[in-house]
Amino acid sequence: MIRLNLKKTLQSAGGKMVLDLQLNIKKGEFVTLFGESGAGKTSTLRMLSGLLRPDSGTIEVGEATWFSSQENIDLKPQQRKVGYVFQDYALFPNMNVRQNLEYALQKNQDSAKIEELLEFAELGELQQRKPETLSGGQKQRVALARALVQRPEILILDEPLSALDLKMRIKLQEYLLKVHKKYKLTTILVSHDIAEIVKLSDSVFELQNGSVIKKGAATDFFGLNRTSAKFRFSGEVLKIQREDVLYVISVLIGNDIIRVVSDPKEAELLEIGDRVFVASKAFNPIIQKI
Ligand SMILES: Nc1ncnc2c1ncn2[C@@H]1O[C@H](COP(=O)(O)OP(=O)(O)OP(=O)(O)O)[C@@H](O)[C@H]1O
Repeated sequence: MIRLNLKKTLQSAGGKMVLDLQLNIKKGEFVTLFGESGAGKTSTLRMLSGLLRPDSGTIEVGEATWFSSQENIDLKPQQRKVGYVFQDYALFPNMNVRQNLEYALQKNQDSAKIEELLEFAELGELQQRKPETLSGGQKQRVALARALVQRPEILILDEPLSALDLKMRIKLQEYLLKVHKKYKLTTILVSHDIAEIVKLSDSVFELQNGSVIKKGAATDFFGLNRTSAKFRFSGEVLKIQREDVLYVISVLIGNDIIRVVSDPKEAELLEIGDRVFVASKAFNPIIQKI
């Protein structure tokens, strides 16, 4: 079990925000931190990995204490078994793929791990290339492989796929699941993409203003158990138009905009930017290759 019990005063745009967090994550789980911008997701992960010092509290990982303000324990980032993958890859631009991985090795450490990771991440043929010559998806595979060099127990993925197009996202989602299982990791993801969260995570924690306001299994969390729809997509509300007694809601799903008729009761709950499900159970969906 990973137990976080942390307090940290942060400086948000609107003034001070106190992050006050109790979070228990089971070993081996794939969990997602979800919540609006500025809720404290990245700060939580930076505290877990030792990049940001909490004001007070404890971080316990299994039997070990990584941080305790009372006992004056504060392990350095390199002493914590955490691999960190950032949204913007954070690769060293002057090093090639292999050197980016080798940089993560500690002195006198066996380099066999590098070969294994190059192969697993299908980077063998790219190993002499500099990051600037790689696609976003390739860069993110390098960043992931680099995060695994130190054989972490915990893998932190801070919006790792949000800069990629949909096709690459889907491919790398599969890859993230493979990594999580193969290396028996506890994985903590930050994502805003509901489809991605449901596909990857066992459980979800929602943060708001520095606290956990909701937690649950991924499928229960978004109310997927509430309806037994025949098909269902998640998307974002782009436009809400009133037409006579009904409303027409434009929803962005992937790269497509669809228009859905809604009754006023439902429409009045919606705002532009809301995440919604579009579902149907009244007729059979048709599938057609495009
Ligand atoms: N080192 C720091 N010291 C003080 N305040 C900070 C520090 N780092 C971040 N903050 C502030 O804390 C708040 C929470 O930031 P954080 O990056 O944790 O949010 P988030 O939930 O990850 O948001 P996003 O989804 O936009 O990445 C922000 O208002 C930010 O400006």
